[in-house]
Amino acid sequence: MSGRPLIVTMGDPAGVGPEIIAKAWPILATPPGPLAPVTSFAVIGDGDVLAALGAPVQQIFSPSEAAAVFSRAIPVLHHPAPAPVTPGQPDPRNAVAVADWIERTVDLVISGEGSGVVTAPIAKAPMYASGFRFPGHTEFIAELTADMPFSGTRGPVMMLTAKDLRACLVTIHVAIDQLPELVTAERVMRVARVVHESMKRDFGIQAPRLAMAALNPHAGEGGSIGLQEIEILRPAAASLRAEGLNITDPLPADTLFHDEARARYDAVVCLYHDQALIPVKTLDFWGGVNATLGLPIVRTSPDHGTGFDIAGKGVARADSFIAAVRLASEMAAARATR
Ligand SMILES: NC(=O)c1ccc[n+]([C@@H]2O[C@H](COP(=O)([O-])OP(=O)(O)OC[C@H]3O[C@@H](n4cnc5c(N)ncnc54)[C@H](O)[C@@H]3O)[C@@H](O)[C@H]2O)c1
Ligand SMILES: N[C@H](C(=O)O)[C@H](O)COP(=O)(O)O
Repeated sequence: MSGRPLIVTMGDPAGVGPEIIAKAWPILATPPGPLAPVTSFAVIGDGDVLAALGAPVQQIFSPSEAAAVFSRAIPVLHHPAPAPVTPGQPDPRNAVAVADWIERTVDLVISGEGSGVVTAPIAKAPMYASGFRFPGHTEFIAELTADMPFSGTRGPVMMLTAKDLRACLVTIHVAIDQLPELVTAERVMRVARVVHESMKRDFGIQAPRLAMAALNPHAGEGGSIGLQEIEILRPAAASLRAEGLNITDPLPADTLFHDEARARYDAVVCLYHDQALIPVKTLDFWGGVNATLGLPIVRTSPDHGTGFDIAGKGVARADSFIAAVRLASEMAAARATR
């Protein structure tokens, strides 16, 4: 394997992260077949946790060593977890190390030693208990890359994608009763600009077609079921079209995701977490990917979490992690060819 490796963070070592990495590696390390060629990756985390799963692990000391190792072992930049790791039982003492692994990973991509970041799942509660002050990876990685030069509208924007659906979020981990306050024209327009630019930068779509989801049932039914479409969303869409974006007026969300509807757009701007994630994870839970748009670096993640209820049982599926690695590889390649 040639080229700079992706850098993978192990995520919470008590979750399914180590297991899905170990299961994905032999699939991704085989010479590329009909699927898109995959670059190599190096893992930042506790190599002993991977080795305990029976995976062939090779400690490396620089990402540049990963390509030579990748065909026969999982290259690991070893940073031990401070507390014993028990699958299914997260330990806040290890959460501090998890945050450190993420930071080290981003630093290697900022320095140009890695081509992009793939993050195995973290669990928010133990991270918060350890003092982690971000809602999740998305905001943390945006903070870590805030000083990097970036030509375009800066994110972060969370995008969940599966099959032909790319659903991008205006709000992420907020309570539903906060939506009337948070769904503003400014926020919607910034997200739409990030998505438009990312379709070109990261996906090679030169004339992106965007759809916008309405907030209220039946897009507010002419104002009789809410006013956000009339007062906020339609004016925002009109302003974006005046800027040159190809974006619809707010459309009823319940008819945005069937096969024919999805064929009419390249990405959809959704207003809240489950409005985007339910259709994506329903369409293909096992193949869905979480990507962060609008950052100076590429970052993807599986669409699932730490799966503490199954960690250590050998039943975790690596499909979504494999899809996340493939997508990061494709996004990095698209950026490299611009
Ligand atoms: N990318 C991420 O870091 C990420 C994504 C989603 C959720 N989370 C976090 O993970 C923690 C647990 O979240 P949750 O319980 O809502 O969702 P989850 O995805 O961890 O688990 C939901 C269900 O899916 C199953 N599952 C998850 N991954 C699987 C896999 N690879 N193979 C087979 N089955 C799998 C689990 O066993 C569980 O039954 C939370 O703290 C959440 O915030 C992190
Ligand atoms: N909402 C995300 C999902 O369900 O996939 C998840 O919480 C991950 O968020 P971060 O990538 O910001 O950690």
